[in-house]
Amino acid sequence: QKHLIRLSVLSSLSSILDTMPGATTGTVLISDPLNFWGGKRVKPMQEKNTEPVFEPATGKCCRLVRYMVPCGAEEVDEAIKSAHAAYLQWRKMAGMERARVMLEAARIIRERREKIAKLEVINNGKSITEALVDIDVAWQCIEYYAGLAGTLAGQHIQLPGGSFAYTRREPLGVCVGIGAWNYPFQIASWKSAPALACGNAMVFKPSPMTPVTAVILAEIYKEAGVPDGLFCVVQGGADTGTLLCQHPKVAKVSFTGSVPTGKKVMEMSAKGVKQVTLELGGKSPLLIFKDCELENAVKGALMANFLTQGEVCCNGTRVYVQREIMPQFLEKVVKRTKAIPVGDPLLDGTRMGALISKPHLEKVLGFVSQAKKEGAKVLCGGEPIVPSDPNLKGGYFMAPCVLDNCRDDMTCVKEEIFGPVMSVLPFDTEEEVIGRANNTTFGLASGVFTRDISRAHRVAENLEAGTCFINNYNISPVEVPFGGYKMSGFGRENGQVTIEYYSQLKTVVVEMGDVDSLF
Ligand SMILES: NC(=O)c1ccc[n+]([C@@H]2O[C@H](COP(=O)([O-])OP(=O)(O)OC[C@H]3O[C@@H](n4cnc5c(N)ncnc54)[C@H](O)[C@@H]3O)[C@@H](O)[C@H]2O)c1
Ligand SMILES: C[N+](C)(C)CCCC=O
Repeated sequence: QKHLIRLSVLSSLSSILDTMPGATTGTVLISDPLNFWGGKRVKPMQEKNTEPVFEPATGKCCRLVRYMVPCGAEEVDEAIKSAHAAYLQWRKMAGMERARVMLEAARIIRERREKIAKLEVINNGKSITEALVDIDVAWQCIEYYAGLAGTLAGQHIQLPGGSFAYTRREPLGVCVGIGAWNYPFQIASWKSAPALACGNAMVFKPSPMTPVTAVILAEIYKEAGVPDGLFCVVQGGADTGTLLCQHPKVAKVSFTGSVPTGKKVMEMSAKGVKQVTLELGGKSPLLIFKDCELENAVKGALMANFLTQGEVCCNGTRVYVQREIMPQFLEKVVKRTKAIPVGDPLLDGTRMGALISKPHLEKVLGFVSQAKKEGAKVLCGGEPIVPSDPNLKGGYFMAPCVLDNCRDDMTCVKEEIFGPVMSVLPFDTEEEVIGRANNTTFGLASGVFTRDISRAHRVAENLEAGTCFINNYNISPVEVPFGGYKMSGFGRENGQVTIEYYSQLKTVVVEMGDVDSLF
C-alpha cells in the first residue's frame, strides 16, 4: 500500500503510521520538500548530487523520503538571509516574549511526541522506546531555555564621580547548527533552544542520512509563533556544511559529529573568526571497582554501551573491571546482553533497533573481526542478525557484543566504534586504572561504580573528561552541561552555562562628569 502525503499534515501522517502493525508494512512518501526557510518549505533549486535515504530497519529506500537533495550556495545564502531578517525582529523582543513562544513550541512537541518519535525511528532505526525519550528530552530542553530567556541580564558597575558602566547580554546573530545522525531531533533542539532563548536565529543542517525530523521542528517553531526564518533547515552533506561555515553572515557554528569533521569546521570558522562549539566523538572509560553494587554496575555497563545501537558519542565503551570481580561481572553482563530484544524498532518490546547504514554496520562488524585477530575473545554477539520478519531481512541489525581479553593497545579499545561493542579490561589499582583511562586523545565522558564515596569523588576529579557519571551512566538531564575535554571538543550544550556560548557581553560606559582629557 502506498500513500502519498504531505508531511506537514502530521495528523494524517500519524493516522497512516498508526494503521501500520509493524515497521515494514506500507509506504509513506513525503512529497513536500525538506528545506525550510522564510517560514515555509522550499523546493531544491535543482535536483543535483542527490543522495538516497535508506530505512535502517528494512535496508530499503526510506519509506518517508527517497532522496536527500543538497542545497547549493544560492540556497544557503537565501536561508541565511531569511534567518538574519528574522534575527533583527527576534532580538528586539523581551526574553519573556521569546519564552512564551518557546514554551508553546515545547507544548506542541509534547503533544505530538508519538508521531515525531515514529518518524525518527523510521529514519534512524533506533527503538521507539528510546525515540520517545529523545523527543521528551527535546521539548524539555526548549522548555528549560524558555525559562532562562527571561533571566538574561547584565551587570551594573559603579565608577568614580557617579559615573557607571553596565553590561548588556546580547545575541550573536545567525548561528549555524550542524548535526549528526544518531539523535536527529534532539540535536536540533539542543542547539536551537539556547540559541533562540538568547535572541539568535539558527540555520540547521541535519545529517544527510536523517533529513526528516529537523524540518518538523522548524514547522513547530513557526506554528508556535517565531518570526519567519528564525529557524531554517538546509539539507545537504559536507559541501553544504562548508558553505554554511564559510558564510560571512554567520556568527557562530555549533557542530556535532566526528573529530575529523570537527577539525575542518574549526579551521573554517577560524578563518572567519566565528565562535564555535564542537561536540565530537569519544572512547569513554567506565571504571567498576570491586566494592560496587554489582547488579547496578552491570546495568550501568549496558546503559553505557547499548543505547541507540551503541551509536552514542559519550558511551563508556572501555569497561575497566577490578580483577577480583571480573568473573561475576562477565557472567552477568553477558546474560543481560544476550537477552536484549533486537528487531523491529517500531515494536514496544524492542530494545535495540538497526544500525544507521549498511557501510556503518560493516565497519562495526569489521572492528569485531579486527578485535578477534588482535586476541580479544567474543563472549556474545558481534554478528549480523537477520530477523524472521521477511520485511526486515535487509535491515542493518547486529547482536550486541561483549569482548573479553582486551588490552589497552587493541584497536577496539583505542578507536571509537560507534556500534554495540563493549570492550572489557581488568585492572588492579585505582592509580593504575586512572592512568589507563586517561591515556586517550578523547575526553567526552567517564563513569565510576563504587560504594566508597571518597573514591568516587577522587576518581571523578582525576578523570580527564567533560562528564563523570557516579554509579550510573548516560544520564543527561537538560539542566546539566554536556560536552568534552581534549579532542572530544569544547563548549557545552545544556545547562545554564550554554547561555555563555550563544551570547556576548556589551559593556556600556557612562560618564556623568566632564571629560578629563590628557590632550
Ligand atoms: N559529542 C556529541 O555531542 C556528539 C553527539 C552525537 C554524535 N557525535 C559524534 O558524531 C560522529 C558520528 O556522526 P556523523 O557520522 O554524522 O559525523 P560526521 O562528522 O561525518 O558528520 C556530522 C555532520 O557534519 C556534516 N559535515 C561533513 N563534512 C563537513 C564539512 N566539511 N563541513 C561541514 N559539515 C560537514 C555532515 O553532513 C553531518 O551533518 C561520532 O564521532 C560521534 O561520536 C558527537
Ligand atoms: C542523551 N545521551 C544518551 C546522553 C546522548 C547524547 C548525545 C550523544 O550522542
